[in-house]
Amino acid sequence: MVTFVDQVQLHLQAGHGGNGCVSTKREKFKPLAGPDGGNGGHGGDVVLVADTQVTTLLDYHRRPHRIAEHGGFGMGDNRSGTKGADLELSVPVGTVVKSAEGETLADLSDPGTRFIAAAGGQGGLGNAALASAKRKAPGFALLGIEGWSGTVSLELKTIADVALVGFPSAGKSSLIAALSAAKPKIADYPFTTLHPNLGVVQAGEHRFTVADVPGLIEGASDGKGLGLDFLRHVERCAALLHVLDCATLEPGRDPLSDLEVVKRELGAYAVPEGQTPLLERPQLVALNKTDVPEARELAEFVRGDLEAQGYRVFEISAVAHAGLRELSFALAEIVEAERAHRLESEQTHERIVLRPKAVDESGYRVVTEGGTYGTIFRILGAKPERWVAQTDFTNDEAVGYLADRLQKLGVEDALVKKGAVAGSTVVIGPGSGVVFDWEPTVTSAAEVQMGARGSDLRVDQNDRRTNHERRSTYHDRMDAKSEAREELEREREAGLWESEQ
Ligand SMILES: Nc1nc2c(ncn2[C@@H]2O[C@H](COP(=O)(O)OP(=O)(O)OP(=O)(O)O)[C@@H](O)[C@H]2O)c(=O)[nH]1
Ligand SMILES: [Mg+2]
Repeated sequence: MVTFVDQVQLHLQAGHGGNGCVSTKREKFKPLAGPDGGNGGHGGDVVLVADTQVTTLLDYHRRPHRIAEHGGFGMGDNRSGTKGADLELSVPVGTVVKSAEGETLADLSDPGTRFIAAAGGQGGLGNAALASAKRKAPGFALLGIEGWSGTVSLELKTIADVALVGFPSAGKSSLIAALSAAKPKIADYPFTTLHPNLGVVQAGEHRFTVADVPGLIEGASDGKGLGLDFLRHVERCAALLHVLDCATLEPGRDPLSDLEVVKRELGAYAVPEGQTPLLERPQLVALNKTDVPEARELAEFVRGDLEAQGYRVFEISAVAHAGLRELSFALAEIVEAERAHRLESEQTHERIVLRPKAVDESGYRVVTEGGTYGTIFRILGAKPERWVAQTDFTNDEAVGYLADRLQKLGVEDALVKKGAVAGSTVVIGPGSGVVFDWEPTVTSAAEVQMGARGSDLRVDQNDRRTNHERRSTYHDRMDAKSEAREELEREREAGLWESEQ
């Protein structure tokens, strides 16, 4: 049986950002005329677009792996890399996007809505862009960032253009079987249909989908019978076809009162905000079982009343396949009108672009972890992690630039506060990340010397020399030299060395 909810896992890879370029401009009499390495291009996004022309997720069942284009590398002579093209994937209107963990990321219920499911990686800056007054000719460039890759799931709740509604045993399943290739279970007892069935109907040039849903009884909008389930499925169909049983022998039932009951239930059902109430959607009436003589009479009898209520009425027999052609063309007509209407509102409405939840760019935190070889200080945050990804660790200048950036962000002070000392193991990013032996720069060295609050370096001996220590021994040595020089001066002045001159 075709189930109503269609689901597929999509494996996405957004484009990687291109690397920035290191290049030096060369002119005839000026061999080193400044940096001119261009920036890398950004990687392309994978974008899901809600498209009224698409009705199933079948395409993604067949090809679940999708990759957007990578950004081009920067080049010399200030040439930027090309931006990777976005990959647009059309999905049916009503598709719900969920993360691998099952969290809802986006509900593409409005035609034309775009959702960036996988964001492309940022291109790296070239050395021209990294030049500054202080750093006139950078010998490094930033690497491009990898594009997002991962799995999202798509769920489609509505695929049907038309929902068949009516009492149990009115012949809805029989009708969908007669109109399409669907093979639902058909039987002579109420609630034969427990799950909706879908059928594709071809009427001349037109093609549309019909959903056969469980029968509806009085009180369905309160949850009686299979009520709410049923109504939830109707919720996403554009048009309704009332299937009325003209051959029922149950006391107190006839096509007109059946329709009243069904309409009451439809009217009592609250659709989600922004959606058309069920009874305001286009509706047709089919009077079924007209192969039974009494039913045919009854149908002719109530027809006028229904038309007076404004319905287009079709007398049909699902079993005898009578009146079906006319009915299917009439359905095609309202489906087409509905699609055209949606397309129009799609064009007049501003495109909504949904973005993945913004990561907190500003923040970072330092956490400590106990390891076999002592405490590990882990720096987590979007910015520092991206900076690490941009760094070419084979290039000392690039590593120095990273250190500068981290320091400006205040990472050093945060490390000191957490109790890091020179030589502590510092990891940036989750997992094995990038590991450093921390060497504090001079600004925070005074604090490092004193140690973090609550610790005493005289007790917690750390035999690694800090930069500051190195520096102070250096200064000591320099001081010793200058002292010696001064002494020499003094001695000279005292005339001790005069004999040599
Ligand atoms: N004579 C006659 N019987 C029909 C016709 N359409 C359906 N039936 C019979 O009516 C009974 C119920 O048909 P279904 O198609 O299962 O009805 P349903 O509306 O899907 O019922 P639920 O799934 O319970 O809501 C079956 O025994 C069918 O054979 C018809 O056009 N003529
Ligand atoms: Mg049925």
